[in-house]
Amino acid sequence: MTAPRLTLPSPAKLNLMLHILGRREDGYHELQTIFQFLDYGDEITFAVRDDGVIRLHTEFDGVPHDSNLIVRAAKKLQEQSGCSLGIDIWIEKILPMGGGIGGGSSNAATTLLGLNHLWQLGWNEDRLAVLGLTLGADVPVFVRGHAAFAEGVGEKLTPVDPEEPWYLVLVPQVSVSTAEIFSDPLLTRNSSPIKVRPVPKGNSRNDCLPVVARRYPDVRNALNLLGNFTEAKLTGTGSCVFGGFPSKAEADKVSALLTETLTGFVAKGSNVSMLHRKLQSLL
Ligand SMILES: C[C@](O)(CO)[C@H](O)COP(=O)(O)OP(=O)(O)OC[C@H]1O[C@@H](n2ccc(N)nc2=O)[C@H](O)[C@@H]1O
Ligand SMILES: Nc1ncnc2c1ncn2[C@@H]1O[C@H](COP(=O)(O)OP(=O)(O)OP(=O)(O)O)[C@@H](O)[C@H]1O
Repeated sequence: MTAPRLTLPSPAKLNLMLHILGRREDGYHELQTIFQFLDYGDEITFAVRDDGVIRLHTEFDGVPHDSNLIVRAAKKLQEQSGCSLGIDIWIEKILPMGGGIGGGSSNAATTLLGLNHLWQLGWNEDRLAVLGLTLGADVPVFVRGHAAFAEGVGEKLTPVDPEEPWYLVLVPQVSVSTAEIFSDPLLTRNSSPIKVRPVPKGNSRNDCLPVVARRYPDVRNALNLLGNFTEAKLTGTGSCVFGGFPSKAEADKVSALLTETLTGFVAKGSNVSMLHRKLQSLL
């Protein structure tokens, strides 16, 4: 008998602002950022196995099976929970890698939440978020599933409810390494902490932008192009660039001007991740 399958979304995130406050002794940076989700992402399919084997059946260019965040998340959860079950996994990958829209972190979180459900572990979100943080700074927000003001290295989360516009996200054909940007000597790391909540308007800058734009002409071009139509912003350490529009039609109109050399997609901003909406519907 074939095991039942469960398919779950793995949405992208945007950083609506990103300020770097300083660098810790371990090299990680203290940030303040606002995360919002997009109704756009990968789809991961899971089927339980009873022999304990964890297997991702979809191949990734340049990412060996055991280094994939999906496999690493599944193995950590299996080890820490002592679960004897295994899992077959397939992914429909549409999120660009190294795009600053959190694809890998989101995949890890979808795996943690999906396996918690399928293996019937009964872990709460706090425990899953702690495990998630060991996989990446962005994993906890995807585990929680609510738009958030984040501090620390991105793990101290306060839920927020910014506007939910339609976004046009431009995807320059370059993959930016987060570690490379955070180790650039020209990165400014001295933004003053914002102490007022909600974050006052006028704080939407991304401190990574000058360094990323300097290193990557394709990102610079994307910012210039989108800047003709709306405020153009960088998400995370790039490479993706985004801008908000009041309606899908307006975002589509600008998207229609894109050429083969610079692609993009239109998606709705969402304060509740589509993963959590789907999981809620299963209960
Ligand atoms: C820039 C953001 O995308 C904003 O959402 C995230 O903070 C990055 O999160 P992430 O991709 O999950 O990052 P990780 O995989 O934990 O770290 C990748 C590398 O980025 C650097 N890094 C990351 C996060 C952080 N707060 N400070 C850092 O200095 C570290 O060199 C680390 O080795
Ligand atoms: N399941 C996965 N999906 C994407 N990348 C993965 C995955 N597993 C491992 N990786 C590795 O992680 C790197 C970063 O991928 P990711 O797509 O999360 O970048 P990103 O969008 O810039 O993330 P962030 O915004 O969190 O910095 C990839 O270049 C790849 O080597």
